[in-house]
Amino acid sequence: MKVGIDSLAYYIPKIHLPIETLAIERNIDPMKLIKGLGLQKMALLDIYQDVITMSANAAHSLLKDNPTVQPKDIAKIYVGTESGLDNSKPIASYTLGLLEQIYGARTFRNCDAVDHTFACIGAVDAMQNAIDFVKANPTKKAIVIATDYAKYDLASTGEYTQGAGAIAMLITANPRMLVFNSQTGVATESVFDFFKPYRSIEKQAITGNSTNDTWFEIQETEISIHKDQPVFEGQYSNECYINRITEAYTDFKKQNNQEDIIVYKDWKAILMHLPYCFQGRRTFHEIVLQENPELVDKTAADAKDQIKAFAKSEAYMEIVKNKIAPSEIASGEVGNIYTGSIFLGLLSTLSHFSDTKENITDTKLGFIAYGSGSKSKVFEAEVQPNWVEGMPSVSIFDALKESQAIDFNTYSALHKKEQKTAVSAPSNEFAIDYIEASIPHLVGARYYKFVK
Ligand SMILES: CC(C)(COP(=O)([O-])OP(=O)([O-])OC[C@H]1O[C@@H](n2cnc3c(N)ncnc32)[C@H](O)[C@@H]1OP(=O)([O-])[O-])[C@@H](O)C(=O)NCCC(=O)NCCSC(=O)C[C@@](C)(O)CC(=O)[O-]
Repeated sequence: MKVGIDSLAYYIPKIHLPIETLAIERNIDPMKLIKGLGLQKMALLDIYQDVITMSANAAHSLLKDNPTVQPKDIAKIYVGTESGLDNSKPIASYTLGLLEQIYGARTFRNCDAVDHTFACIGAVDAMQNAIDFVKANPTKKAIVIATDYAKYDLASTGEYTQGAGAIAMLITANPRMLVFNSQTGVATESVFDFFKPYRSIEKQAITGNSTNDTWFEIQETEISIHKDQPVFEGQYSNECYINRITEAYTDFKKQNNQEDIIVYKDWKAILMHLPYCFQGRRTFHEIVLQENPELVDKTAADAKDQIKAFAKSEAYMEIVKNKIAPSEIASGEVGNIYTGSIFLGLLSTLSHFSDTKENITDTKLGFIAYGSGSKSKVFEAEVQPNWVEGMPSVSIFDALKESQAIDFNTYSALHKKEQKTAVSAPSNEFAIDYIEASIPHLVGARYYKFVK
């Protein structure tokens, strides 16, 4: 049974902060961010937007591009996110409600809706669950949406890796774009490289240290951390990323009985989780060296320098240019969109090949996903003959050209939630209407409207 992505759509907010503006304000050499990390712009949410409007806008765009697909055909709406706005009501339920504003009340009555959360890899989990469902029910279709707002503390090392956006995918049998056939390689380890603990007073059970007599004591600890922004350790998160992706790649080879093959050589393009533009190229050399230990430059002083020398070599730059660079084009203009980053890379790669008119039918794409906390999944897809038909009607590259630059003061006000007026007016999209503050049984309920 061939199952996979039939169509792709996206929603990226229409305002951005140029990375040079941020660099100057923070006394960072702009070349470090531009040449060192590949950053150009950070897409930012305007005051009327959140992860729910982005999710609904991406799903709406997907359905508009596929007018033969009706709400009754959609059996599942699965959302991948790590920016949930409610601990009980999922973004998938909000999204379904917003779509019904367009398609009619209760038109998604029999559609299942749920969110999937595991840092940046939640949308991959959502997609794989949707694929398993369609494999068992080939006449049914699912919509998978990745929606996230990567917001870091001001002046932190994560600040220049912020971004926002959503990607929506239609999952069907006999899809026009990509078929996923191989077994998935997985690697998981429970670590604290990046996480978002809730702000609360927690009563903790503390175990005593008496050797003979195990006892517990309840202790109150105030955890006063802002929920939107993560607690993280940048260089340690990179270490976790490298460890997980190399382990998952090894597992992928084992699961597919390809231990004697250099698997990545068969991949036309490589889609990795890109928390910032150059993360893929700054880590994939570890997999290349794992496959080809003879490429290590033994003239360098120690093992670390030997790896670094290879990462700068012409041979490796050729791999980057051919297999990774197409996925970076959109990332540099948008920033981190957490669960959606790997799919933004996919969209960027396919848009690139659509522009160059290169025939990529029947080629394989390699996916290397990562989510902090931490898990990596490695899997492959085969490009289908009609893949261009499933592409968004408006190229993401054209849409990104229309994005409006904002200044540092506006960025600061948006970040601190002090901005009072919208930077750019909503147009043909869902926007926040209001959040209920007074009716006791509805306090916190979020209401949205479609603005023509
Ligand atoms: C990612 C880090 C750690 C980067 O940390 P950093 O300190 O900004 O950068 P760096 O020192 O690691 O690298 C800077 C690069 O710029 C170069 N450079 C320096 N100066 C110049 C210059 N003048 N001209 C040209 N180049 C220059 C420098 O040489 C170096 O290049 P390289 O070593 O590769 O050759 C930081 O931004 C951070 O803390 N980010 C947030 C966490 C993060 O993104 N971690 C990534 C892995 S974890 C992950 O992906 C999961 C995540 C975060 O998405 C969350 C989730 O799963 O939910």
